[in-house]
Amino acid sequence: MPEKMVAIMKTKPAYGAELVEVDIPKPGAGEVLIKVLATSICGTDLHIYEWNEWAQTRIKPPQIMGHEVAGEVVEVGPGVEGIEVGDYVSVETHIVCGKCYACRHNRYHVCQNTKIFGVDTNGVFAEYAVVPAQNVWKNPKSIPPEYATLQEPLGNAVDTVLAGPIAGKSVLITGAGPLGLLGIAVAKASGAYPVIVSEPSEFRRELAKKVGADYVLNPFEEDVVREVMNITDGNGVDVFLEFSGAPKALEQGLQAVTPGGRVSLLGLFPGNVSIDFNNLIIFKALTVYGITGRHLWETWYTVSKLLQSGRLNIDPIITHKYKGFDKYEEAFELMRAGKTGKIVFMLK
Ligand SMILES: NC(=O)C1=CN([C@@H]2O[C@H](COP(=O)(O)OP(=O)(O)OC[C@H]3O[C@@H](n4cnc5c(N)ncnc54)[C@H](O)[C@@H]3O)[C@@H](O)[C@H]2O)C=CC1
Ligand SMILES: CC(=O)[C@H](N)C(=O)O
Ligand SMILES: [Zn+2]
Ligand SMILES: [Zn+2]
Repeated sequence: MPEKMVAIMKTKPAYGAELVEVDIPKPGAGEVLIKVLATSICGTDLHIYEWNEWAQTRIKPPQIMGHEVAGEVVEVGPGVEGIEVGDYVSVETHIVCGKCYACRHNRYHVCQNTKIFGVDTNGVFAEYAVVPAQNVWKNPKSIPPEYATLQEPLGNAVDTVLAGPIAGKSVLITGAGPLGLLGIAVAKASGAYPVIVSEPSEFRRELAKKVGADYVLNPFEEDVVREVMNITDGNGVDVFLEFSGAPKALEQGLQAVTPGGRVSLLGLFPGNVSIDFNNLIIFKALTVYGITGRHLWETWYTVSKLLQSGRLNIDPIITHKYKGFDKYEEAFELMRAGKTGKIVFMLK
């Protein structure tokens, strides 16, 4: 076992990050040490890299970045039960208290004391990482590390898409960023038809098609609501899934969903949003779900089985695979430019 490792670290309260050599950490009580096999970049990592307003209030450098991972357990700390050296694992990022009102109602995804692994703690953009044992998820060997690392964001997509019936339903997805793309894969694997995607970026519309979108629309050049009505014989879609965080997309989706339809909102808006509640939600009798995190642990079972089924069309979504962390700056800049789906660092 080596003593040192490389890691992408937010060293300073400023734009960027550094590749550093640091000691391999030791797992304490209730923790395990994993050897990272694959780790992927989340939009939150980009916010930390860019040092946006949210990051400035939340992140305390120096800190190792990253939270999406597949790895192998190489050391188990005192008091850990049910996890052994050699286990092939991923990590739920929400560290929940288990004691608050929400947790005691089994609503761990809205724990009032949630800490986020890799945001409030050191993370997994490193050769090794210490992980709280309570957050470890065991993977079957049949899921390759480049897919297993995507389970955490896939969980967001699964909770968004599967918050209500989806098989045989017409669907509008707004936003084909990494999460919207995963949402398309889940919707298609679950039998939705047609899946209509609204996304301004041509690069991402092409990705959406590769993942299986039946129709793609450019909301900056086409009338999304009219196109959806044309495709659905004037009825509107059964399900509207918001993955963009764009207020305009929210309004279009609420107009395009059929009366009595279902809406799942995952995208985070830049601030308060003004919508016509009376006409767009109440008189349409919509069912609207706010989506956050993942249900523990139901969502992970669903994600794992979807991956094992082989029905998720993930390959087109992984647009960039890097061996090691050497080109991390290129990776972050590509992501900033919106020229990516998911980026995975392979350490195997
Ligand atoms: N609720 C939750 O638990 C979580 C929410 N999020 C949020 O989910 C959203 C999606 O995440 P990512 O895919 O990583 O973000 P992203 O920013 O990469 O993707 C958003 C996509 O929406 C597109 N878009 C912009 N304006 C649009 C419009 N008017 N109509 C349709 N599409 C439009 C953009 O071109 C982009 O491709 C973000 O808002 C993120 O903050 C992310 C993680 C967890
Ligand atoms: C904060 C994050 O980026 C995380 N993926 C989450 O689901 O909360
Ligand atoms: Zn994330
Ligand atoms: Zn709690």
